[in-house]
Amino acid sequence: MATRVRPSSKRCAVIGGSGFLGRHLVERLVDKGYSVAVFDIRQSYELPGVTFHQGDLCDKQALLTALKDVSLVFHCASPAPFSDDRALFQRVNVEGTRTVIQACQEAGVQKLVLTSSASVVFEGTDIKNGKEDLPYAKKPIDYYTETKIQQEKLVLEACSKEKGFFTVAIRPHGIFGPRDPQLVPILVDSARQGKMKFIIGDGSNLVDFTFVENVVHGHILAAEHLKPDSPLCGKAYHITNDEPIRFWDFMSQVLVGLGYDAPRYHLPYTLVYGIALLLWLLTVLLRPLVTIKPTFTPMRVALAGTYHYYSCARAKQDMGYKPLVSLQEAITRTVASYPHLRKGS
Ligand SMILES: NC(=O)C1=CN([C@@H]2O[C@H](COP(=O)(O)OP(=O)(O)OC[C@H]3O[C@@H](n4cnc5c(N)ncnc54)[C@H](OP(=O)(O)O)[C@@H]3O)[C@@H](O)[C@H]2O)C=CC1
Ligand SMILES: CC(C)=CCC[C@@H](C)[C@H]1CC[C@H]2C3=C(CC[C@]12C)[C@@]1(C)CCC(=O)C[C@@H]1CC3
Repeated sequence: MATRVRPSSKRCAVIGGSGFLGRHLVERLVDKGYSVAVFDIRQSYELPGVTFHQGDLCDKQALLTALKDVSLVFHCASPAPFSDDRALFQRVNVEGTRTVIQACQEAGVQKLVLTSSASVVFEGTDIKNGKEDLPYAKKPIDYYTETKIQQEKLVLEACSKEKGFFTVAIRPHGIFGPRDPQLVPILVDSARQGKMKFIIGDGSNLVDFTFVENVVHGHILAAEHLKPDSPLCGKAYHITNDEPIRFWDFMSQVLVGLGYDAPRYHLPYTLVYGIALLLWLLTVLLRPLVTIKPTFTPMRVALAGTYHYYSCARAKQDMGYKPLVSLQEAITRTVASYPHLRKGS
């Protein structure tokens, strides 16, 4: 059943509100009548009903200014996953999140909704219909994911009825949609370089790609259902499109929609993974002399060649979640939003 939110609780903050997901979240919150304070290291737009606070989330004083009179905080800031900067991930995702929790508690914030990631349980091998009770990855696929695990643990452990501070973590997977700076641009860049001719493996591996508006819907539902004694307190929730799709069908639909050819030729998974591993070793050995950024990293090959889709049954049960936009509609809207990436443009 939908929960009515009292007007007094309609002031919130979005840490990372200038980013891809953050901005979609802010826009929806404003539509729903929230007044929003954005805290981000950069300001990328202006919007009525939104105040911007530019700063680093590791700076508690700067956070405290942004969190004044705020009862609900969404934390969706992170360095970009492919930046490969271990110290930066540790500083922002782990130490920074500790600071966010302290600042929330000092400012009297009641609810903290963290954007985690479904990848916190992924080790590079198949996950089919994974539930939230899967153990955290012992060998996470990269530093980014390693710090997302630590971040999620910190936020969920901070949930305290005694302190009146309630936390929940949303675990989306493969977010895509208009203005995404990663997925579609990387894909088109690879196609333009002639690298999208091959399918890694037999192409049957199912994966979740989740439309950004559905991810936003999951965050807002979580915030509105998070209260004392609700089952959400201190828990993690998968939010997906609930329509796993073959990884290579998704890639092909986006590519063909933008005027490029779909990948056609199959390469054995173990061969490509082996080559990616060798290339990675080479980049590590040559790092003192030269910086190489290969397209085929072991992590990307694993993401492209294995099953990784998750159940969102817990979110359906505890917060009435249901995707608002179907996968086909989402792909159509996403393709239409990138006219500048069409072939020949
Ligand atoms: N995109 C996806 O497919 C998935 C994303 N997620 C999670 O969702 C969240 C949002 O991701 P997405 O929107 O794609 O990422 P973006 O990079 O688009 O947004 C993150 C925002 O946080 C800002 N930021 C980074 N460091 C700091 C800092 N120290 N202080 C304040 N702000 C900072 C970024 O600024 P700048 O750009 O300058 O670094 C950016 O504006 C992240 O937590 C991510 O881990 C989880 C699963 C999948
Ligand atoms: C579901 C999920 C976690 C999606 C994340 C998206 C990215 C990991 C992908 C977006 C574009 C993809 C891509 C490749 C790997 C995975 C992505 C980076 C390749 C590098 C795989 C090997 C190729 O043939 C080229 C691909 C380019 C696009």
